[in-house]
Amino acid sequence: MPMLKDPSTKYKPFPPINLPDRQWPNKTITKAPRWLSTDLRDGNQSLVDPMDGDQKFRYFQKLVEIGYKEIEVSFPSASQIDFDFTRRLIETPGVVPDDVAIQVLSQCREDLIIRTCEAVQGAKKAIIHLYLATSPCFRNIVFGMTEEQSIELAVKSTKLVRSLTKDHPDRQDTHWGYEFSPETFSDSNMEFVIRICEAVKEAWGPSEENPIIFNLPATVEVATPNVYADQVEYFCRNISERDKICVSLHPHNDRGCATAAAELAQMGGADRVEGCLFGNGERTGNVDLVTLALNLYTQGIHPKVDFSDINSVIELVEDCCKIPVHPRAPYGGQLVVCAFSGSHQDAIKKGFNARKQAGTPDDQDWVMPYLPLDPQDIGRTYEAVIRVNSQSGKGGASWVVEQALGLSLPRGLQIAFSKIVQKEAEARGCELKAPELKQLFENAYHINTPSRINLLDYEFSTDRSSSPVPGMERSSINTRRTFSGVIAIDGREHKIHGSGNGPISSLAHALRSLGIDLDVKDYKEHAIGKGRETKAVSYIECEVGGQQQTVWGVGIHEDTAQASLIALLGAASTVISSRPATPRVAPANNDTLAPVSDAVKVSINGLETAASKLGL
Ligand SMILES: CC(=O)SCCNC(=O)CCNC(=O)[C@H](O)C(C)(C)COP(=O)(O)OP(=O)(O)OC[C@H]1O[C@@H](n2cnc3c(N)ncnc32)[C@H](O)[C@@H]1OP(=O)(O)O
Ligand SMILES: CC(C)C(=O)C(=O)O
Repeated sequence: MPMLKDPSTKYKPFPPINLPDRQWPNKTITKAPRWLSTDLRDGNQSLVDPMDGDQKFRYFQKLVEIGYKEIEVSFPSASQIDFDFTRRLIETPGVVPDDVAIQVLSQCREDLIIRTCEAVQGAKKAIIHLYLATSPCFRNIVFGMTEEQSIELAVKSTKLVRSLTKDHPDRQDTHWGYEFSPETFSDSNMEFVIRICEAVKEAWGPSEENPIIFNLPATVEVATPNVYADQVEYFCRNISERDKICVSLHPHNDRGCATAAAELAQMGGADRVEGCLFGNGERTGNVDLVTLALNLYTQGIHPKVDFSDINSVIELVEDCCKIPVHPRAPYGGQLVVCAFSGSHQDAIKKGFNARKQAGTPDDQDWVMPYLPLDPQDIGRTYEAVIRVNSQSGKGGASWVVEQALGLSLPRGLQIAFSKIVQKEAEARGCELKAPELKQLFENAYHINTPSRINLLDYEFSTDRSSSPVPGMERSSINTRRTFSGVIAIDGREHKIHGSGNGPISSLAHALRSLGIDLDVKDYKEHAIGKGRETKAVSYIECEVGGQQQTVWGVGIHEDTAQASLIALLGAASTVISSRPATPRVAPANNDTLAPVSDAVKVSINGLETAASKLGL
């Protein structure tokens, strides 16, 4: 049947509770709640293939490592595997730390309760957890019980637990806790929930030192999260002896609001939250403990659980549950610390640069466009933050080059390189990974890859008396330099000479004799590395004589001057590669090289201006 034209005939809106003086909207969360991980129970019971004992064991160890102090480990009466696993935890020395309580779940059925209490015998700290549904839907359909019958069963079952645990003469070495869940709390009448919990409380006899846990599950999420917060606040305000009670939350995610529900309900007065890593659990899952914890963290509140190595947590959860963590899961998803789109990348890159320039230490003042959490804090690397595809701009590709090669590309080169990247990304129709981008850059600018033009040998001579080259004005720093050297083009050697104000201009002049006419428009350099490993990188933008086209050259060398010569030859290499035919160059050892193309008159004014400023 298709969707109804009028769904109100079939579905009724959830009636909100009457709480006009609700307090929670004015509250904020200022501390971490008590956490309970129910991965090994609610999470496990919802898997296609439940975990085996070894998987549960590894999972348990990880939960302890993360810092969970209350862990629901099983439904021991459900299967031998669960029973045996619970025994294994208790009987293997050192596995359950003294400050960790293991919790086990049972229905309100005598035989199951007996088996459940047996399963945790000898534990240092154990919590027995019983549930009984309170909503009219469940009471009528599933149990066929009146409210009074339900209270009677809950009380009888609680007394049985009591006799098998804290009142049992042979079981005094265990610190016993008790949790009762009015299942489907979110869909129950609040007055009835209070009545059944009062009766259970009396049967258990809690103290301020050892409070009873009333877990208020949104077994099925049926309303907006503010309604759940109202229900929880109502419960907290109306249950007696509040200081002998720990109010726990157990939100499911049927409407996709479990995180909001857990947060608002904490504002409503709850003390404890039950959930699973990455929101595993029945149907749409339990509330995601990772999200809740890191939401606190990004508000400056330590969650008392540690996700410094989130990748290892993801690996374990995926391995044991056989369910992948969604790539867009908050904090944990592979794509949530990545930006593909140009404007995001640009903003993030500027954000990181601003941090670097301000010298902000890693543990201070995170103010970053698009990234609510420093990926480093959860063991992610910055390299993974910016990824490049056809939606990316210059910022993304240049960020990757900076991370890979330590090169801080000038804006013009960023633009030039991004065109190369865009073309490649469109042609390939997929993401270009960092190593591919690095290779693309190295190929385009002849770094660590063979160049068609190589400098084999050279020297400079200085002539203070001579007049400047035509078109250049003489000035105090316009001392004329002459480049004499040997370059190889496609393996063939050529002796060339040229004069100019500095090394770059004299080499540019010399290249003219090979028909390569470059006019330097922009020049930048910076150091890469530190100490003995320091190198210089030069970036040169050249206009190709007489044409509108510009090319960039990049040179890296220990010696600054040589880096700039390599950069210029890199640009020259690009020029000859872009020509339709190999240039006609004179044979080796020929000092008087004939021009090899019709291209262009030499113009080195721009070169002289840019380079002479740097004394080159
Ligand atoms: C919201 C939750 O996640 S609650 C936890 C749910 N987890 C699980 O159920 C996983 C483990 N469960 C199991 O392995 C089995 O269901 C067992 C061992 C507990 C019980 O198995 P069975 O005896 O075969 O019963 P079955 O699985 O059909 O459960 C339904 C019965 O339990 C009763 N029941 C359900 N919940 C409860 C409860 N909280 N207290 C008492 N009885 C209950 C039902 O009314 C029904 O009884 P009926 O057979 O008289 O009609
Ligand atoms: C047993 C209870 C707490 C439960 O899992 C639920 O209501 O979802």
